[in-house]
Amino acid sequence: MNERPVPAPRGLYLITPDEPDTARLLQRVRPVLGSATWLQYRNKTADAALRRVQAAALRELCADAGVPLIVNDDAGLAAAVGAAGVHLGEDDSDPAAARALLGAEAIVGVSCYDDAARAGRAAAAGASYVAFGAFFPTRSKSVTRRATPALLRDAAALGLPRVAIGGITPDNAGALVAAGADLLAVIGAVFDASDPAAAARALQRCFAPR
Ligand SMILES: Cc1ncc(COP(=O)(O)OP(=O)(O)O)c(N)n1
Ligand SMILES: Cc1ncsc1CCOP(=O)(O)O
Ligand SMILES: [Mg+2]
Repeated sequence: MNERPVPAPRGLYLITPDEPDTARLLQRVRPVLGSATWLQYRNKTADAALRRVQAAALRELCADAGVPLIVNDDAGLAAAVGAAGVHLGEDDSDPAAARALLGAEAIVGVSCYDDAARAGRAAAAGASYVAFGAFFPTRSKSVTRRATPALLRDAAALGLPRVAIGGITPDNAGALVAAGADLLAVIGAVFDASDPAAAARALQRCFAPR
């Protein structure tokens, strides 16, 4: 048998900003998608109907670009648009239920904040990756918990990809990659940048080939 291991994902995990205009959302995502390893659709201000329209439009864009699409919060929406997976936090549904709905191949990511024990439980429940944060001050979400690079280092023992999130920029990302982050989840440093495509490239470059 000639089984090759599937390479672990590594690089920029881009997350969409709260953009109410779907055409504008696609216009903003298109120029940066080529530098993304994964894209997460996150819109905390849209209603269910708009989220359905936007997720479906992004699914098509991502399929053309060969970039896996992950839907924030809502496994049902991920299933409905044929996304690659879902990201779940403490206020969202259970990772095991999402796994049952989306299937064994789906990406089911779990927010672990600053909590190593929560990451262990997520791994046991079948998570595909664990996410820690916020590492730095962020304007994209009101956060109360601050993660440290040591969490990333210690989570290596779980054997799952480790995602870092929260205020990450090309200037502060190096320490997180050095501590073992496989993916850098970013909103503002790309979508609020004066040159989003250059910012996305700079973040992707933080991952020198191993
Ligand atoms: C990759 C990644 N990590 C963390 C989060 C945050 O999830 P959650 O705590 O559920 O908060 P909201 O994003 O739903 O506001 C994320 N979305 N993605
Ligand atoms: C969704 C989320 N969860 C923790 S921080 C954060 C926001 C990340 O956005 P930014 O990259 O702009 O700090
Ligand atoms: Mg959530």
